[in-house]
Amino acid sequence: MPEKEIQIRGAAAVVTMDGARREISGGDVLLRGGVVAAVGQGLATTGEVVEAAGCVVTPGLVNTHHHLYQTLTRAVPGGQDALLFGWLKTLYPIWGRFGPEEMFVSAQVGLAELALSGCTMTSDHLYLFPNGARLDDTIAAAAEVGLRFHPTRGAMSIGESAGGLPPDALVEREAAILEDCIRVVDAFHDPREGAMVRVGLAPCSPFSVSRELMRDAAVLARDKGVMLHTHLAENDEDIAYSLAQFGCRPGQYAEDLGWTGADVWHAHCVKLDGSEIELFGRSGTGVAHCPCSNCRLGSGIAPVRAMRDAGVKVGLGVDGSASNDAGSLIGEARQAMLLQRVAKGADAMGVREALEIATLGGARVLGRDDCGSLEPGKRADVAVWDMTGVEAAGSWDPVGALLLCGPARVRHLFVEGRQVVRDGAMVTIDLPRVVERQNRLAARLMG
Ligand SMILES: Nc1nc2[nH]c(O)nc2c(=O)[nH]1
Repeated sequence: MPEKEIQIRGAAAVVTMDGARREISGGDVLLRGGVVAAVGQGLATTGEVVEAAGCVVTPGLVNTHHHLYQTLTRAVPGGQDALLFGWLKTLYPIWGRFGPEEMFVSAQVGLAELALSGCTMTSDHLYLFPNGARLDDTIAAAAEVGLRFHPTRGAMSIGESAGGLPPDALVEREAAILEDCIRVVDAFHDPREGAMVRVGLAPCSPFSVSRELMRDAAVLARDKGVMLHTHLAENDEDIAYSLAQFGCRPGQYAEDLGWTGADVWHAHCVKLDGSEIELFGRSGTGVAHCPCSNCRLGSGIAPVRAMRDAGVKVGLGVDGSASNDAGSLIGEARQAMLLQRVAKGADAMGVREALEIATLGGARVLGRDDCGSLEPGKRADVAVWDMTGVEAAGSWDPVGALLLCGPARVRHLFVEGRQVVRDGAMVTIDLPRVVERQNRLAARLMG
């Protein structure tokens, strides 16, 4: 962890997300030893100074749902206009040809895209392991890129022949899944404050794993002290499958199998009804809201306003880049705000609430009390947004302009006090080389 001090100085506004939600005009943020040392005006330093005049400084954004491997299958023609189940059936056979290199390179591309859009901490849901691919491949990618990483060991165990959606060739034996879950938790999970890697367990979705695996994963996660994650109530097909196969709605299914509580977060939840929202609020269960993917797959508008009003913890997710197909987290915050307005009116969600969901909200969903705000002692995860460009020219409120106008990329990004983006470019990896490698792999998959 860098001991050297960095002062981000003289920002147009520092959005702290502290208890009082202070915004400091002409604000400075001092980073030391991987944490925020001070926030205020006119701070002194003997360390490096990063000038932030004309910038908005926010806590790093937090991404609570992704499938990083999918950056290698963006805009696949057969999946461009399909609902969830048809889209998955188009893509499963392509994903079945991936191996360790595809997992590593696609993860680096997705992580770099996230970093450039202000993200300092991301989860990932990897649920297929063809041709020797392992969760380790994505963990190695994240270590090089430098983002705080919450990989989840996903799984599929019910293939088509047993009434599930995926092809039989892509599913794993349940005993082998649980064994590998234990391996990756023991090898990589770090429960300490400031952890750069925390592993979760994540059977893929009710239509691709058994009830037994869901239950066993919940027992194992609690034994190991790690979090649980899956897809839930994503669209009408998902609800129909739950009613037909399990005789109940997804909320009931989750509760029966131990999948509610402060250590659980579910992706999408577009179709949660009033009693399921109440259950999630009461039990402390989190939700990864993925507005662009929900639009792209025609899934619907998640009831985020009702969730927030019921005290449900909500974070943002870009979802996989085969169903977004971008991976811009600041874009997701804007889309979340706009969609609630489409559903509930122009005052249904403001910029500041959307930014709260994108930062503090995501950190809470991932169980990270040490992240999500700029306060002394919190981890030094910071995004610096340049508001002097054409897209925000003429704006009256720099914080409002961040989501109402732009920009789409950060100027600087710090994770644990280390600079990951400088002047709009990645400093940790050679991004043009990674992009070239990714395009070569995509061409091979297409061929
Ligand atoms: N948006 C997505 N939903 C999913 N459900 C499932 O089983 N897999 C996926 C996925 O990759 N994306």
